[in-house]
Amino acid sequence: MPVPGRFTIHARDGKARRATLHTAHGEIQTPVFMPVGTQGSVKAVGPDDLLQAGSQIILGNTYHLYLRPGDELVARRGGLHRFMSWDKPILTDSGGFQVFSLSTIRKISEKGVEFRSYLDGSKHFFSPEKAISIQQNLGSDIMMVLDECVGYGADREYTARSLERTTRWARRCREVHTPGADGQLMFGIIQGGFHEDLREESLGQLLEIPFEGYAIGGLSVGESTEDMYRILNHIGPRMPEEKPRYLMGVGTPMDILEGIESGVDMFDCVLPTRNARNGTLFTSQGKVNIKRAEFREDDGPLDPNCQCYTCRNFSRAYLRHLYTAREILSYRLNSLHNIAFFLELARQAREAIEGGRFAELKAHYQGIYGTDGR
Ligand SMILES: Cc1ccc(CCc2c3nc[nH]c3cc3c(=O)[nH]c(N)nc23)cc1
Ligand SMILES: [Zn+2]
Repeated sequence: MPVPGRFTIHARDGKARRATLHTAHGEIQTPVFMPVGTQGSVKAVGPDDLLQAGSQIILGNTYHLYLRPGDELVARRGGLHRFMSWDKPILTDSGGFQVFSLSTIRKISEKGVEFRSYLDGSKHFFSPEKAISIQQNLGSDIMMVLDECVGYGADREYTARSLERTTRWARRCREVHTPGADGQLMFGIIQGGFHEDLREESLGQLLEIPFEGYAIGGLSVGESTEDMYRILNHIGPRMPEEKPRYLMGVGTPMDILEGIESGVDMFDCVLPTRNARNGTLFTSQGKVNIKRAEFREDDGPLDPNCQCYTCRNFSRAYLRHLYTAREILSYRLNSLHNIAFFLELARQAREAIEGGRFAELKAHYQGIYGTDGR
């Protein structure tokens, strides 16, 4: 009987790890890419598409689902898994990041964060306890603590004070949910901005609280690749060796490979679905912008090395036509392919670590996508 939270490392290649994380809805082979399903759906693709593409886990959002349709409603409908017909693992974010990135009016205090709904401007309040209660209603397998993701360029003094509060909030989240209750896991989130010493301070404080995993927050907030990699390379290897490490909101294919090389196990990013909707497609030979005229009469598959539904059934000419005609099918086929690309990248990484060839895999993609893939 698998114990939710058990994390078994099978192989290492430098700092990269090949592991298995056990959850109440099944096991996750890491490194893993997690498609983002903010409002209870991964935009334009269904659960069957995701399964066929090899998705092991998807992400949901406390902020959005609390505001609409309501976490209590989802609970009454049997929880998020049943609501969206996804019976594999789900990770939910705590909503803190979304409040800061989506709500215009908000006030942060020791108690929590007050904000106005992006839907109708109504006033709401998230305490750490409330953020956990919502995630319990949703029934996610991995819950994130309520944290403050300080913006890029926040001054050192504010960043230092903010990480202290984020730790106090993390403690309050842990106090309202016994480890492993209902099979739900809880991850702490490291903040500290772009200061290595503050990052170590945040990590050190969080290590005093028993979490089943630890996330790196506060990155992918508009910083340079250099700044992201500097913090990633510093804190990744310092995180608990025996627990899963999740890098929030990252990133391009090269960012993900950089993260894996720094010892990170789990990744999420909106790039695959967001870029799909503007015609930017990731392939084994680099980025393809499907709206370009050169594809008008191109009968070839989008990516000859891709096994996804889109690449097995449609030509570039057809995908370009759908995009130009703004056909809804364009969003589905483009999103499905991009998700399949990121899932395949993670699968290749798992295989490469097992074979001690991760450095070669990273060099291969560097030759195609450059050093940071932007
Ligand atoms: C559905 C869903 C969407 C998005 C996310 C991750 C959202 C996200 C970040 N995205 C980019 N950078 C990010 C930083 C943080 C962060 O510091 N803390 C939290 N809680 N989330 C972050 C999780 C779940
Ligand atoms: Zn494809």
